[in-house]
Amino acid sequence: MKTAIYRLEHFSASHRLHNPRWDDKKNKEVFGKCNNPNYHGHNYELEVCVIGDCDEDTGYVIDTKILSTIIKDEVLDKLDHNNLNLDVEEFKNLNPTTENVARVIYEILRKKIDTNLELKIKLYETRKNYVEYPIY
Ligand SMILES: Nc1nc2c(c(=O)[nH]1)N=C([C@H](O)[C@H](O)COP(=O)(O)OP(=O)(O)OP(=O)(O)O)CN2
Ligand SMILES: [Zn+2]
Repeated sequence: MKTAIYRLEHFSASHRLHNPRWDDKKNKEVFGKCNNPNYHGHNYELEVCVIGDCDEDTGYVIDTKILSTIIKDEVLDKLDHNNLNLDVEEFKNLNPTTENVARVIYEILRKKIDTNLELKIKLYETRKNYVEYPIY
């Protein structure tokens, strides 16, 4: 039987939703206040789920100390207290929607976590809006 272990983390970041292929009017129509040229911020809640077999010797799917270090070094140090559009390479040409931020986080972590382990991300942009990735 597989077991899921979860790590909750938090980061704050600013962003602006904008499509450079559209004019200002269309951007404003589609993204509304989220298109504010002066940006706005969110307190993101990140849930990282790792699924796998428990190791017979440790009883761990993954050591949460190791998992938390990976998340800090690879994700939080990159995103926390930054402007996603301006400061984060991955969003130079990618709209920083919750969907896209969740996918970027997944791709970063996927490279760092044993391929025998399944990885899932849940990202809350607000208390009311969140994304799960991937969904099979
Ligand atoms: N599918 C998506 N829709 C929206 C996203 C997104 O990432 N994916 N993002 C936004 C904006 O970032 C916006 O800032 C969301 O904030 P807000 O409207 O304040 O959030 P709430 O829904 O929690 O607040 P309400 O007061 O209930 O509107 C918009 N859409
Ligand atoms: Zn926003």
